[in-house]
Formats: sequence, structure tokens, C-alpha cells
Amino acid sequence: MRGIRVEQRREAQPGKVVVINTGGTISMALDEQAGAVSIGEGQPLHHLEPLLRQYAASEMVDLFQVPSPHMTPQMMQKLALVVQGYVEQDDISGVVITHGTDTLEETAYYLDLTVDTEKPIVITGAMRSSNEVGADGPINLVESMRVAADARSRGRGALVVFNDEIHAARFVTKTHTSNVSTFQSPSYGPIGFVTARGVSYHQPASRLQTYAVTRTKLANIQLVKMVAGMEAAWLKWLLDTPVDGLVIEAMGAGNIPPATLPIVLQLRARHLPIVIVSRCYNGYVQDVYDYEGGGKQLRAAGCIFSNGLNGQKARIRLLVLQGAGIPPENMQAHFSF
Ligand SMILES: NC(=O)C[C@H](N)C(=O)O
Repeated sequence: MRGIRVEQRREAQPGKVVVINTGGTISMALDEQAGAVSIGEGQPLHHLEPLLRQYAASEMVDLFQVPSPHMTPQMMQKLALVVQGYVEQDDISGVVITHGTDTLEETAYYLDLTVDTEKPIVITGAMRSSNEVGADGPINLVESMRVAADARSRGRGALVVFNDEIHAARFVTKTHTSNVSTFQSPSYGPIGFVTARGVSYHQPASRLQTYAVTRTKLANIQLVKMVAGMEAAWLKWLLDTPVDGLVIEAMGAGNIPPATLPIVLQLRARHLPIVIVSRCYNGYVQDVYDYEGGGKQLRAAGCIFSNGLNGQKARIRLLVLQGAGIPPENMQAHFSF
């Protein structure tokens, strides 16, 4: 143990790490009798504060107490403002956020896109609740603390720390319903590891553009997944609903079933921004196919092709871009990064 702490002190930044709790399994407990996991009363993670202080000066605050399927873009926006407020304080060197894992990647990506700072922002959670054998919450929280307190974590945007791995918010996704190694970055892998001796990165720090969300009313962006034999009727509601944008999880390299194409063309005729991503979890979408519903037709209709983001993250990106007032004609450039 002493070795870990010595290494940690050497790399720690002078300031304090703020831990912001938002809920999730990390702050839940298993009720043996009911056989179900649920959110507890009070301040579930505060008993860990003495442990966390062994690694860095810290302060813990409770913002939300929700399971992450209850998370909304409005709550993400509120969290981003709170985080921005903390990172602008000189005595704070980084922020850790505890969050449910189901939508953790969406919140992480929202923060990555909107919080303007070089300071580390780390998001973590747990797959096993606090009183289950092998609970992973405490170790994930301690490791997040070590990452947030480490000067080498600066300038990397929002990071997801889970199961000894450090992932970039842009690439990471939840891949397993129950395994503690659920967070993976398909195609890219983790950008670093948390080891017994310290925090280690195998990629240089890189930070992409952030956006100031200036519009108070968040855009209404829908996400639709294409399936074999999909008919127009499944999409017709989009013509009667006031939506601000649409993300289509298309097939393969970016193609849709022919019956759905007329609806997409009608939506484009109304200048609705439509972002194409793939159902595949590896690779980019491209306009390579020239058949009914093929990528070439989607591109010709002015659909935006995204660079390897999954559907839920492309939705967050479009939401942020609209919130930042990026004009529709510039959207493609902001999806080609
Ligand atoms: N492991 C978890 O945190 C899952 C939980 N359903 C949540 O996202 O809040």
C-alpha cells in the first residue's frame, strides 16, 4: 500500500478533487429479501471519503440520486455547468463523477463536448451494488480519484475509469449487461491503465473542440435503428412530430432499407438534420453504395455522415451542436473530426 501512495503523492497536483455523485448502482444496495437492487436513502457514498482522502485532498457533493436510465439531457446540462464551475476554481485540480453505467457514456460524452478545461474530468460507476460480494464501486472510485489527481490526465477531455482501465469518453461504450469489464472502446481500446504503481497512458494527450451550449431550450433529437424489412410506417410519426434532428443507426457502411428512404427524403426536404451512424460497433460510415437506400443516396440528400460515433453519442453530439448554434450547413464539418 505504501508504494501506491508514494507514487501518487509524487504525481498528484496541488489542488483538491471534487467528487460529484449522481446515483447509479455504485450508490445502490441489494435487498436480499426482495432480491432487487435499489437506490438507498441518505448519502450512500460518503462513508468512502476517509479512504479517498488517502489519495488526494477531496470533497464530496451530491447532485442527483437517480438510476442512470432516468438521466436526461437537461440533467447533463446542469451537471456540465456544475463541473465547469468547479474546474474554474484554482484550488481544484480535477473532478470525479459517480454515475449509473446504463447512460454513463452519454453523460461522459456530453461533458467531453461542453466542459472547457484542461483539468481531468473522470466518470465512474459500478456493476455490483455496494453490499454485493466483489463490489467494484470502491475500487473504481479510488482509481478515478488517482486518475483525477494525476497531472498526466490533464488535457485529455472526459475520461471513463472502470476496472483498472482509462477510456476516452468519445470512444467508450457499455458492452456487457453485468460484467465489471463492461466499458470498452471498440476499435481503439483504453488510452491508459491504473496500476499498483501509478497511472499510465500509452497515448499522448489530445483534446478536441468543446462547445458552449448557449441555447436554454435543448433540442429534441431522436434516434432510430434500422432493421431488415423496415417499413415506412415505422418512421411516419417523425413527419407529424416537432423534432429538431434525427440520428439513424443505419446498416453496415451506412445504408437503409428501401421502404424507409421516401420518409428520410421528406424529412430532408424540410431541412431536418439527419446524422447517419452504423449499427456496427466498429468502423466509419461512408457513401460507398449506390442502390435504393444506399449511402450515396443518403449523402446526395444531405444526410450527415458521422465518424465512428455510436447512435447514442451521435445524438448527444447533434444536441450539443444545435445548442451551440452551429448552422445546419456546417454540421457535416463538425461530424468529420
Ligand atoms: N450498473 C449500473 O449502474 C446500472 C444501473 N441500472 C444504472 O445505470 O443506474
